[in-house]
Amino acid sequence: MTRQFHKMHGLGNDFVILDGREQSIAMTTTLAKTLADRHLGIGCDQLILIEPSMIADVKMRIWNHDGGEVQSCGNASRCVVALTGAKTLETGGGIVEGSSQGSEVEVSLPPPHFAWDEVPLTYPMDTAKLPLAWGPLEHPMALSVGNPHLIFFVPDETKIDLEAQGPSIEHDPAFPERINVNVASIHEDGIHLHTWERGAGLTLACGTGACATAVAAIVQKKATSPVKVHMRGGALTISWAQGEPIRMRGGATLVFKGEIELEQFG
Ligand SMILES: N[C@H](CCC[C@H](N)C(=O)O)C(=O)O
Repeated sequence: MTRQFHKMHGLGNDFVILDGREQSIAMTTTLAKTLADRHLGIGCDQLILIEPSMIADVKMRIWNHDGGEVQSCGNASRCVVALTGAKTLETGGGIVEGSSQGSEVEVSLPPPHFAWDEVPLTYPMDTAKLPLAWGPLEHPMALSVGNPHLIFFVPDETKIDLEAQGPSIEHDPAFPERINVNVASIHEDGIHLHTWERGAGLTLACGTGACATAVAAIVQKKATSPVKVHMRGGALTISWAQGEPIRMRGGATLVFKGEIELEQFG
């Protein structure tokens, strides 16, 4: 059966969005991975399935490029709000609130979690094992914004070869659910951030990575709220105070609509 999809992106972090509210779609790891494949499928960083929800306007489910289903996706949250007009999204990371603000979309993620078993961590990561090429390293900060993030503040993130170093950190045994790896530097105009995403690799932008890094910078008094987070695909404005939801504001772009026969993928 032919199903419509929307191809969208948030600052170049791109998504294929399917709507299973009228007619359910049985998404599988294999189907998600194939749809996300840039040769065999449509191609995206994350595959998004919208479903009915009993507790929010819609339910948003997220599969990474590698087919793994995960709890939260900041850039896709903005795209789903823009596409559906939903004001609340049920996600694995909690309820996300959102509204369109002119050409941008603002979403609020639930407050971050810092406890080691909420990130989750199995034990404090042995930074001695970390790649020394990164120069004098402060101890990285690990936190959850619905999904797990590790944040390194470095002198210059453009000098870090995340493609080479990201996978070993993503898969470090300290992180039983793996982790998203963020390297960031502090500047006059805000934070400059590169992210190696769990299950998707280097992306042009990472919404939850921007939120986690902004929270870490505010906690460590390296920045004050609101803070602009600059990534290769563009910038997000993040606002947060202790105990509060994390507000993120930025673009959400519809590139094209299409149709696809899901049965062809088995
Ligand atoms: N790779 C992330 C999911 C997508 C996050 C990112 N695309 C965003 O905008 O937040 C994870 O495995 O937790």
